[in-house]
Amino acid sequence: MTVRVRGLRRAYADGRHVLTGLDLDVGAGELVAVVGRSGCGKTTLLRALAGLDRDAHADELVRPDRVAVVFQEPRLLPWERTWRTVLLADEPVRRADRPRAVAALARVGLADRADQRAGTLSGGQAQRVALARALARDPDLLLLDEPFAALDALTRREAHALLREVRAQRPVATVLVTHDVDEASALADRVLVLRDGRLDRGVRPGPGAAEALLTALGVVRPAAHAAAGALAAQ
Ligand SMILES: Nc1ncnc2c1ncn2[C@@H]1O[C@H](COP(=O)(O)OP(=O)(O)OP(=O)(O)O)[C@@H](O)[C@H]1O
Repeated sequence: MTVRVRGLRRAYADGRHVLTGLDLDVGAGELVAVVGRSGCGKTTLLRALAGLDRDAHADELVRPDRVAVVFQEPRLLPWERTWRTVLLADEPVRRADRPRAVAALARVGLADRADQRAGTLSGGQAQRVALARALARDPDLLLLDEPFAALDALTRREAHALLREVRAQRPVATVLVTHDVDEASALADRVLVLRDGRLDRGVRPGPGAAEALLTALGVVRPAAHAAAGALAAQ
């Protein structure tokens, strides 16, 4: 197991308990998607998994040292050459490391943009660079916080295909947080629902999974009832 979390809790200063004893396992090379309504604590969970939140507490939290995060916004430095933004985690960025950056850009199909200013990339390209930056760290755990939410529908589909390709080259344990049940069912090995501070239900991707997830999230649509059979214990 690459990630094993037991009893993860996080309360904010206003007394709001966002994570209330959450358990999560992610196997080597597995992609687990976490879906939930806006404000349910998805980003809070990812920040805790990334080790970015000192006020999150768990009875047990096992995860690898090399963790990379991709956020909803690409967070590039617009005035920098693209290859340099790929290496932002290494301070200082050294010209000798350029080949490593270009290799990471090649994995997302953007090697030819290495010397372009990051601020002149399209939204979809910028998000691919953000993925390249995460991959350049050769992570053992990849955390994706709604990385495709700001992309238009076509670019998002391309990004999904790219993520599949990248993971086929080297399957890295991945947690994808999203509010998009179709995206979750299309990409994940397992989809978990975050509700009331815990991951309480697992859904197997496949026909009817998206409808089953909507039902689990309390979004009732007439067709959803037929899909209830796709629900399974985590
Ligand atoms: N620093 C903070 N201080 C106080 N409350 C916070 C803080 N960060 C988040 N929250 C609250 O915790 C809850 C969970 O926030 P979080 O960003 O984790 O949700 P989310 O599921 O990622 O939401 P969305 O899908 O809208 O991005 C929200 O009610 C939010 O207002």
